[in-house]
Amino acid sequence: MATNTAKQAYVRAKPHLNIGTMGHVDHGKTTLTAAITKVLSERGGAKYVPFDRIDRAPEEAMRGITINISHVEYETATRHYAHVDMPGHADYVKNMITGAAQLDGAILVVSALDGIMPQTREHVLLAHRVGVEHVVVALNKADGADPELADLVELELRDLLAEHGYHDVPIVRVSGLRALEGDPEWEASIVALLEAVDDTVPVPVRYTDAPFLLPVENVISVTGRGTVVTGAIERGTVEVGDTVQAVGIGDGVTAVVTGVETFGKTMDRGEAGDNAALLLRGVRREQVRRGQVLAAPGSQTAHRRFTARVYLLTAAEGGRHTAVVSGYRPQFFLRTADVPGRMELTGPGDGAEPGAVVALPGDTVEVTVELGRPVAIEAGLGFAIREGGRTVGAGTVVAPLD
Ligand SMILES: Nc1nc2c(ncn2[C@@H]2O[C@H](COP(=O)(O)OP(=O)(O)OP(=O)(O)O)[C@@H](O)[C@H]2O)c(=O)[nH]1
Repeated sequence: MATNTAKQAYVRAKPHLNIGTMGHVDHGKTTLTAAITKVLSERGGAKYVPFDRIDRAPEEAMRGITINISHVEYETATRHYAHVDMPGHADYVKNMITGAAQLDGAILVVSALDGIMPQTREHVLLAHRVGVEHVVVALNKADGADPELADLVELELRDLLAEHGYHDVPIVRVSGLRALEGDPEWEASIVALLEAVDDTVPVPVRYTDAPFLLPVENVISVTGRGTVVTGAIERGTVEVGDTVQAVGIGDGVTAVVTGVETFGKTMDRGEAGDNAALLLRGVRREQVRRGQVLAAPGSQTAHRRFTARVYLLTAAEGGRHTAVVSGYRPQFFLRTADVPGRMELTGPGDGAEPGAVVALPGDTVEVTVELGRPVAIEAGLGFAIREGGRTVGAGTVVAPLD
C-alpha cells in the first residue's frame, strides 16, 4: 500500500475463487505452484512467481504491499484465482481445519513416483472433514514415472478418494518441474490441469449480505500510511469509509478503513472470498493482532468458554494413540487464533460409550472448552485441537457460553 506509483485498480471481470495445493511433503506442491504462474504468465493470465518467491518474500511483506506471501494470483479464461501454497504440513492441517484457508477447491498433488503417502491420506481426510467439496488431482512427476506405475497410483488414488466421498475426480498427469523448464508437452499438462479445475470447482455462493468479517492473518505497519491488516474476507463486504472493530484476544479497537486492496491493486469494494489488505486509520500496529477478527461493529463477540462437538483423530489419521480425559489441555486453533485451553468431556457423541469420562481416538464427544484468552466465537465455527505440533482433534462450536 505504500508504493509511490499510482496503483492499478482491480477489475472484477471474472468470478474469484480460492484454491490451494495439498499433498505429501516433497511431492512438488511449490514447484507446481510456480509452474502454474509461469505457464499462465506466458498466456497473459499471471505474473510469474519463481519457486523461491513462494512461501517467503519477506521484503514484500515489509513493503506492505501484498497479502499473505504464500498466496499467488492467476487467471484462466473464465476465472480469477487466489492460490495458497501452504508452507508445511503443520500449517496445512491448521489452516484447513480452522477454515483460515477458505478453500473453494483443492489440488491434491501426488507424486507418480512415490504414490499415496501418509500425508496424502491425512490431507484427503481433512479436506473432506472441513467441507472442501471439490478436488482435482495433479499426478506430478509424471515425467519420471513409468506409465504403468502411474496407472497403479491412479487406481489407488481413486479408491482413497471414493472412501472419503470424492467421486469422478479428474486425475491429470503433470510435471511441474518440466513445465517450469519450458518443455511444451508438460506446459500443456499444466493448462489441462487448470482446465480441470475450471470445470470441476463451481463458483461458490458468497455471503456478501452478511455483516463484514475478516479473520486477521497479518498486520503490517507501513511508514507514512498506517497499519495494514490482511486476510481472506469470510463474509460481507468492505469499502473505504466503513468502520470495523477488532474482536478477540486483547481489547479490540474500532477504526475506519481508508484503503482496500487485493494483490497490490486497489478495490472499490472487498467482498466475501477476496484476499484483502485493509488500511486502517489511526491504529497502531500493536492494536490489531493475528487471531482477532475484523468485523462490522457489534456483529461479533469474544468468548472464553463454549460447548462443542469434537472428533478425535485416530492414530492412523495422525492423531493420538491414547485416550483423552477431562481436564485435557491442548492448543486450540480457531480461524487464525492459536490459544491454549482446557477441555471437559460432558457427554458421548456417536462413538464414545454413554457416560464416558475418557474419549478414545476415533470417538466423537461433547465437550466444554475454556480458552486462555477470549476469541470471536459463534455456533458452527470449526476449530482444530493440536498437541506437540500435531492435530489430534477437529471440533465444531455448539454454543458460546457467558
Ligand atoms: N522429476 C520431477 N521432480 C519434481 C517435479 N516437481 C517437483 N519435483 C522435485 O521434487 C522435490 C520437491 O518439490 P517441492 O515443490 O519442493 O515439493 P513440496 O511438495 O512443495 O514440498 P514441501 O513444500 O516441503 O511440502 C524437488 O526436488 C523438486 O525439484 C516434477 O514434476 N518432476
